[in-house]
Amino acid sequence: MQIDRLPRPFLEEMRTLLGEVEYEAFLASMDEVPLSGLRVNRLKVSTEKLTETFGALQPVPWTKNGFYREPGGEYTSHPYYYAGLYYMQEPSAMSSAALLGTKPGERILDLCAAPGGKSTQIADDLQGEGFLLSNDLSASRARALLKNIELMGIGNCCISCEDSGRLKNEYPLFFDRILVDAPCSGEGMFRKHPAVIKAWLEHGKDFYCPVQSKLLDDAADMLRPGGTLLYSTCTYNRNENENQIAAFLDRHPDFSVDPIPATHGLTASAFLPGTVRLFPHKARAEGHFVARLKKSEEAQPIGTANTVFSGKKETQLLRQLQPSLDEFFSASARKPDPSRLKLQGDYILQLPEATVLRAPLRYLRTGLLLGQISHGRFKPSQALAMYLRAEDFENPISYSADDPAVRRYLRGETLEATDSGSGFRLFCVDGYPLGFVKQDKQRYKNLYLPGWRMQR
Ligand SMILES: C[S@@+](CC[C@H](N)C(=O)[O-])C[C@H]1O[C@@H](n2cnc3c(N)ncnc32)[C@H](O)[C@@H]1O
Repeated sequence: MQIDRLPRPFLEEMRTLLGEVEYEAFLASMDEVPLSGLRVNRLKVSTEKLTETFGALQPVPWTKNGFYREPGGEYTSHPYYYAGLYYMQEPSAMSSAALLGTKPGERILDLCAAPGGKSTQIADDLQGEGFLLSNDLSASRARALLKNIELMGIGNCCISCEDSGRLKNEYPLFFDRILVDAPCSGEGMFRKHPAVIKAWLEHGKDFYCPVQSKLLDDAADMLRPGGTLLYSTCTYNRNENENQIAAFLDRHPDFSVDPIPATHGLTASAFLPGTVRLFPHKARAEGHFVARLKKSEEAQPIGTANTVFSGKKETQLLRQLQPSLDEFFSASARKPDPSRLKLQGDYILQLPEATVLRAPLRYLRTGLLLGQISHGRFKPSQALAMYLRAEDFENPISYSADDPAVRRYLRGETLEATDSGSGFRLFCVDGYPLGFVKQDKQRYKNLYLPGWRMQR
């Protein structure tokens, strides 16, 4: 990028932050090509399998399953992208969820989750067990988050569109781990997305400080005693990073820094021991800050509100619908759990195992959308196709990635059947589901979600 596009006050701040020698190295790094990455979705595929396809990509050092993209690679037009086998993610952004330390079965809140880079990474670590609540205040951004959650085949996530204050009232002391990937001034993204500079000039670098403090305070109330709170930004200035965390620790004496080792390309912060930064002149990364905090075990529980489950009428309706569900899933190895079904109009969802829903909150999605009941028959959703594995469903159809039938399917075309199956079938690329078809003698009727179609 052109250095003269960078605001003078920003450059002065960086000079103070880094000292003269490092500042020169930082300036030089701003002229280098920004980095892009992809993260393998281990809910669907192994890292080894994917590297067979794309060659030996360079691993991102601070996460298990992230890689740098090679320039010119056709990653977003490859059918595997449509199968949700990987997520395109900026390499430094992979550090936050990697350092959160999620374990299968835990309850996790991703408070500022859209468009879902870290939520999909957390879900990968949960391995289908436990409960992930992915929240974002912006409804339009939350819709992009929903698509990514569905594409990655995640079944144990609820998505809410809420202010953290309202969430806090409903989920006191509830979560094992909370990620606050805060809205910030974005200085660390200047090299990759120069458009961010305009917003920085308009708002000033401290614009997001009050909302960051509030998000942290509300997250503190939702974390169980002994739980982990991880705060990250993609900016350099201290007010949004170390100073923000130091002020939080002053307000919350029951929290302490859980030190992050300064290894694998992470740099120890010079201003708050135990927190780390990523710099483009020291690692193959854009700018990033991460602080991990631990809540003391002694914090006092403050009671929990009631959980909302299906009402009487809904339970009755679900019972009536059960035979059509049973018919659809008769040959499936992944049958829905009747005790976790939820009706929303004509739509049937399966709640995550450990779900707790609170009536006053706005949820965009509560678990896995199985499908829709239409004229008394069950019609499977795109999300269900992405969640299933080929072996979970009867008689899948599979083509290799370079067969033109795959791209025709992704464009929404009806295909000629090549065998004599019937009814709903999973259409796969190399054994990875892309969506459903409904076979009618010689034709595969295409049920791929129109909004997800590959452009011609
Ligand atoms: C840095 S981005 C999050 C990126 C996301 N974690 C990911 O990995 O894809 C910050 C997000 O915070 C959201 N946000 C802003 N103010 C918020 C608030 N008060 N509560 C919750 N989310 C908020 C923005 O809509 C934005 O999507």
